[in-house]
Order: sequence, then structure tokens, then C-alpha cells
Amino acid sequence: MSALSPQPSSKSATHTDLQANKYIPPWTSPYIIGVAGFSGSGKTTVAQKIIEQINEPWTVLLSMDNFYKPLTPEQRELAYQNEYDFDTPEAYDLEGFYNCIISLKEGKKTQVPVYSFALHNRTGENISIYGANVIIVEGIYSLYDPKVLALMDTKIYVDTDLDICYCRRLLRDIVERKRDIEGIIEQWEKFVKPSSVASVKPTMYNADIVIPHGSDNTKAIDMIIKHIRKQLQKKSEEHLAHLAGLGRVVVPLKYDNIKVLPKTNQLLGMKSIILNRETSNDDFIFYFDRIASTLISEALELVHYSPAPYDIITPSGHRITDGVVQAQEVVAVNIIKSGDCFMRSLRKIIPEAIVGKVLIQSDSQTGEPQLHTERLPQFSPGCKVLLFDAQVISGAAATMAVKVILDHGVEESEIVLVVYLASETGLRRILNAFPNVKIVVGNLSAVEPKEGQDNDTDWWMSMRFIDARRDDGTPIFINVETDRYGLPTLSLRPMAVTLGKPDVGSPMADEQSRAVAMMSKFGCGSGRDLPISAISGTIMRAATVCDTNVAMTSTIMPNRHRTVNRAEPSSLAWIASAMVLSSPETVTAFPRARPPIASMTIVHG
Ligand SMILES: Nc1ncnc2c1ncn2[C@@H]1O[C@H](COP(=O)(O)OP(=O)(O)O)[C@@H](O)[C@H]1O
Ligand SMILES: Nc1ccn([C@@H]2O[C@H](COP(=O)(O)O)[C@@H](O)[C@H]2O)c(=O)n1
Repeated sequence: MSALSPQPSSKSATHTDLQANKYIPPWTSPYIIGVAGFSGSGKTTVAQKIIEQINEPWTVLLSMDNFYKPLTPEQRELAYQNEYDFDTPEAYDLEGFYNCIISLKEGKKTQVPVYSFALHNRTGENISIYGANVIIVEGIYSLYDPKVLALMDTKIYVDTDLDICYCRRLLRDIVERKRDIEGIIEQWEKFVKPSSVASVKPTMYNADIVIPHGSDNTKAIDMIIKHIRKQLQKKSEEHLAHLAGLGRVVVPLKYDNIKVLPKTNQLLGMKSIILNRETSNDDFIFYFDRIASTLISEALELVHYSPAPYDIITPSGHRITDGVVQAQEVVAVNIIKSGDCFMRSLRKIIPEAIVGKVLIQSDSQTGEPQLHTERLPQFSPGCKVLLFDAQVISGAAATMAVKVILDHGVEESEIVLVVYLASETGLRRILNAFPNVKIVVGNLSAVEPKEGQDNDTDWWMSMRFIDARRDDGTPIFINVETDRYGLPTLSLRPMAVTLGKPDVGSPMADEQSRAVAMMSKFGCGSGRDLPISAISGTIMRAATVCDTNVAMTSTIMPNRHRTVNRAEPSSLAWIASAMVLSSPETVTAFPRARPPIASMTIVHG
């Protein structure tokens, strides 16, 4: 289904929006906020308040302290005697600080040195930052360097009385930085106070916003948060509009890069089994695993092999000279959690496979996909990456996941997306952004719309909601999910949705109108008062498979359901935002026949 924009069908493929032909993720233009002020003025406290209240995934607080220059042993000795000046701009590695912000601004994975106030030095460790949507840079000289100022979207100066700063610093340095009181006073009088007045205070004129009285000034902080929220909303709308553009037909979808499993009798037979309500839980898992294995085997056909550098001697002594060996390392990446349903089969085929994970979830209101976390291994040069997702509908999450993998140094042509169910729109969106990615898919939506199916949306909805009504006609939301043991399972929830009006002027308005039309068509029309964006969220979240609990919608078995008792925030947020309401009397427990399998190894990068 298209979640992001109205899609012309393949027949009317005339649009040539070449600008759309590249994916720009939100982290290549992070929103950068600078917070300056005297030592002890409350910069960190204000920054933390902003982080709490804007509640954006991947907000990074970057302290300028990490960029103090490394000291020589002599300088460290001076520092221990409070004779070293840490309050002059020269004490900072301003170039390193600038390079770090530039690198983050360009969306690159960036190493930030860890600083120790106890050692007066860098610890030698680094923190790796990648994928930040918002970066708050805090430090006495964060509004000092014109080059850094040019990179900032909002510049804040926390203006607190110097005497108050002194008192707070005294307390903090004794408790947190393990300093003695005499040393703190000495350092204050000699270095901190003079530099504060002479060098820090003038940077106030570089600020867009000055907060008098620091973190106590809730009114000023609220205003700042409103301003930042507005800017972030604009940014998110641009991202969504950009993703929508990628779904438009630039050129007709090229099938050279897409391998759809042929509808052989064997495959159709397995699908018939898993769709049959009489099928046992064990058989359901067994046959799903078999389909997953077929998909993985297809993907592995794309792995490079080369002639064996040795002759093979068989047990009966024959020499074989044309053996081949795998010439490429294979790494798996899951879009969690739906991609997990492939892992059992992957383990059988490549037991030693390294598995990385990305968590991409869509915003409950706008449907914008957001990168929440990534745990990826170090990809060796030239390796093949199999990217797993249960379904690709809008393609937004998969597009984002591909970008994350590319940012980690993998060649575009070496990425193979393995997906059970996909819409043409979603695949087009991915290939418009990344034309060299390969895709192996189990079930692809009709290329030409069928009679009565005007687009991918209808196809997707019918696949998803097939057979999904109670006797009284109430629609029921059914999903095959990956459960906490990594096994495919089903959930079943009744739906109640209120249809509202699209948000006028929003880039999603057309999409929302379509969502309303679609939902009414499928019998959803009554329920609670909700803004339309929440309904759109239902469609979008499910569509982009950003919800971690959604998987394999086409393998629907109405008799297989289980108690919805999860407490994962993502699940709760999803249920709330999507207004897919659980009602205990219709959700029954499904006894698990198998013991849990061992959990997967996650390799940290
Ligand atoms: N409004 C406030 N009232 C009382 N204490 C505060 C206030 N704001 C910050 N502090 C405390 O003052 C100390 C310095 O604050 P911090 O935010 O770390 O300042 P900075 O980052 O500017 O050096 C911390 O111990 C913090 O808890
Ligand atoms: N080894 C160090 C390094 C820095 N300082 C002091 O920290 C102050 C800056 O940090 P804030 O969080 O207070 O903004 C700065 O005034 C330095 O004097 C230090 O004491 N020891």
C-alpha cells in the first residue's frame, strides 16, 4: 500500500520527478542547537530539559568538554595544582570540535572522545554517534567559533548571575568532579571568573535566544521548546514529502533487480497450508520457515562464488578440479522486529551468520519513519548484506534501513532485501532511491491493478484484512507477528476507528483522504473521536512496517490468536495511536506448543 502519497498506477507512469531520485534521511540534516553560558550557569540542565520535552528519537547531547586538548604530563601536573587555564578558548581543540559537528551534520558515523575531569584528560575511549536527528551542543564556548555558529539552527545563551554560577560550581565540583574547596576557589579567581567576563559573556551576542535565570526560567524554556518543535515539524514534513516523491514513478519499475518467487505448486501448496484454519501451530511455523528458507536460498544465489583454489578429492579418491567456494562474507540485518521471523531459517542455512539490527519506527501521528537504534557489525569490505523485513508496503522503513547500511560502508549493489510481502509502490520507492539494491520477494502486489483494485492500497488492505471480520461484521485487525521467542505467531484485535477530516495543508492530506476512504470501504466508521492523523497513523505505521510487532500480514489465520499482553512501549504506542483496540473477550490465548529457541547473537559495531 502507498502510505506516503497518491500513486499513479504503472499505466500512467508519466511523472519524472528526478529530484526525488535520492533518499535524504533526517540525520543528514540534524537540527543543531547550541547552548552557551558561564560554567555552572545551567547549560546542561537546560539542554536536558529540552531533550526531555521535545522527545525526539536520537537526540544527542554533545558537550564541548570532550574537546579539551590532550595535556602533556607537565600540563597535567599544573592542572592538579589548579594552575592550568581551562577557561581560555585555546584550551579547546576548536578544529576537532568543528570537524565533529560537520561530520554529524553530514550524517556520518562520528567518534567523540570521552573526557575525564578526574584525569584532566581524554580517557582514550570514544563514543560513536550516528543517526542523530537533533544535536544539542553545550559548552562555555559553544557560541564562540564563527564556523561552528554557521552550522547551528538555534543558538541559546543561558544568562545566570556569575555569583550564582560560582555557588553551583562549588557544590558540583566537590560532589561530581571530586575537587577540593580551596582548589575550586583558586581556579575560579585565577581563571574562571576573568575568562567568563572577558571571553564567555560576549558570546551572548551570537545567541538567537537569551535565557535569563537559567533553568529556573520555565517560561523561556517553554518558548524555546515550542520554537524547536515547530522547526522539527517542518523538517519532518519535508522528510515525508521527500519520501512521497520517491514513490512517484520516475521510470517504470525495473524488474532486473527484483526476484519474485515463482508461483510453483510447491509454494502455493505451502501457502495453502499456512492459510488453513485447520493447520496446527507447529505446522504453521514449519511451513512458514520453509517459505523463509526458499527466500533466503534465492538471496544466497546472489552471493559471489569463485573457483576453488584447490582440487577436491572425493572419499573414493576421485579428483574434482572445478569446485567452487563462497567468495563473499554474508551478513544479515533485521529490521526489528518483523525481520526476526526469518532468523530461524537463516540459522539453519548459515548457522554462523552475523546478525545486525535496526529499529525503525514511525511517528504515531505523522507516520514518519524514524531511526531509533542500530546495532550493526563492522561490515568487511565487499561483504553481502541480506536485509530482512516481513513486509514492504510504503517502503519507507526499508529505504531508511538501506541508507543506514550504506552509511556503514556497504556497497549498494551488495545489499539484498529479503521480504515476504511487498507492494509495487514500496519497491519503487526503494529502487528510486537506491537503484542497485537487489530484492527477493515472496509475494508482490499486482503490477497492473485488477478489476476493482484501484491501487496497491486496496491490494494490501485486502491481503491484510482477508477473512478478518467477526460475525457481526466488525472488522478485526490480524497480524502474523514475531513473538518473543522469535517464532511467527498471530494476533487478533477488533478495530474501532473514527473517521475525521484530513489536516489541511499537510503533505499527508491526500494520503489521509485516501486512508479515510479506504477505512470506510473496509467497514471502519465508528469509534472514538480521534484526529485524522491518528487514523492515518494506523495505516502508515502498519504500512511502513515501522511498528516492531507487525509481520507477514498475508499469512493470516483467524483461528490463531493470542493474548495481547505485551508491555513494550512500541506496542502500547502503536495500539493507542492506531486505535486498534484490544477487547479482552475477543482475544484469546493461544497455547504455545514449542519451547523457546535460543536468542540470536547481536554483534555490536
Ligand atoms: N535552577 C537551578 N537551581 C539550582 N541548581 C541548579 C539549577 N540549574 C542547575 N543547577 C545545578 O547547578 C550545577 C551546574 O549546572 P549545570 O547544568 O551542570 O551547569 P553548566 O552545564 O552550565 O556548567 C549542577 O549541579 C546543577 O544541578
Ligand atoms: N580538566 C578540567 C577541564 C575543565 N574544567 C572546568 O570546566 C568548566 C567547563 O565545564 P562546565 O560544565 O562547567 O561548563 C570550565 O570552566 C573549566 O574551568 C576543569 O575544572 N577541569
